[in-house]
Amino acid sequence: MALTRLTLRDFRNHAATRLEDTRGFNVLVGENGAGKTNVLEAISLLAPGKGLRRAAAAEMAGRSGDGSFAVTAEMEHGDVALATATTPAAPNSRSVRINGAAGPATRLADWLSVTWLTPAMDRLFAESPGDRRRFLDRLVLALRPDHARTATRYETALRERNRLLADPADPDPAWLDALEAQLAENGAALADARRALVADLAREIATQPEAPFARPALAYASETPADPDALRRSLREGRRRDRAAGRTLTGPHRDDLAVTLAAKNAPAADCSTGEQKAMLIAIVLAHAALTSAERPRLLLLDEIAAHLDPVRRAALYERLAASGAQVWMTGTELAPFAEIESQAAVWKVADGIVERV
Ligand SMILES: Nc1ncnc2c1ncn2[C@@H]1O[C@H](COP(=O)(O)OP(=O)(O)OP(=O)(O)O)[C@@H](O)[C@H]1O
Repeated sequence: MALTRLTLRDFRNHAATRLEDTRGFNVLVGENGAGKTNVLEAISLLAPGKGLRRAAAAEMAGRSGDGSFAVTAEMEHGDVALATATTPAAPNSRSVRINGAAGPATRLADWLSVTWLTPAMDRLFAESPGDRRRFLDRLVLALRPDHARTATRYETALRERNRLLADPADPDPAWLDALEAQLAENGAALADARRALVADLAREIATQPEAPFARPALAYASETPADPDALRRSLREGRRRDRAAGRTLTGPHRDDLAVTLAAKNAPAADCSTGEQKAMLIAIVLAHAALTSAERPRLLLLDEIAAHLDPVRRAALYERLAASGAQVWMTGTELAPFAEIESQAAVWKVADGIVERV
């Protein structure tokens, strides 16, 4: 399955962009600020969640348009059309239509799987655990659409518990009990889904060749009890401590994705930029292998060739070709894509206009 046509209307600097025959490799080439990443961002909106830049809808609407935008994707096999749009009346909302019918964004994951790597993620291993949790949740979400609901319920209960704990008045114990029951049920499920994904990814990565890519060793670093009853007990016992801290100190919102470079036994954060990028690529490729081939698997790789030497770049293209994923890559020059140019659709992007080369 593949996405075969993409249209953007009034999306950032793309007034009316249409890309046809997009199966396989797609390479977007253009100067800085031309609108290449904007195309990837538009595609990322076809995944549940906030998209590649986590931007508000109003920010993405083209400045020369009427404040609304639309992104439509067509897939082979019938007339599946996904559109996401925002209107001036509701500037920060997105509406999603699948086959013409309005539906929740979480249903998008039933139709296609979209993952991405951007230059902003080059520091993922070195930066805050929150970014890594978000990355992990996004990968879980692409495989298990119900993960979004679990995460939302958990976050809502967590915010409310933190609010109660920060209140100078003594919190109502029955209300705390109810919130902790919610936190325990959804928190254990959240941690469990992440743990299971990390184990699946690690198994998949072990089947990938070691060279020339850095093979990452993954672990879910967690003190969250796997059993909901144990998590609930731990929350209840931690009330006094959490009240003093002003926030909840137990649960999957404190967990982390621990990554090391297997060959050197070095924490990923201490590795070179190229090595870190290679590890991220290994994770994303493993994820694509876990995703059902019945749905289009889209990999958005923004400026991916930038930090890779020619040997790694060639290996990357080989693995991408073998992955069966539909790949979108960007660059300011065509030269780094020479090895795959013959199999790729090359798109020239200039000032929000996209043309097939
Ligand atoms: N809401 C908007 N309306 C119109 N134009 C916008 C909007 N948001 C961003 N832009 C424009 O989009 C352009 C940036 O596009 P994009 O980030 O896709 O560039 P790029 O081709 O990926 O460049 P680089 O190679 O530097 O990463 C800028 O010119 C910016 O002014």
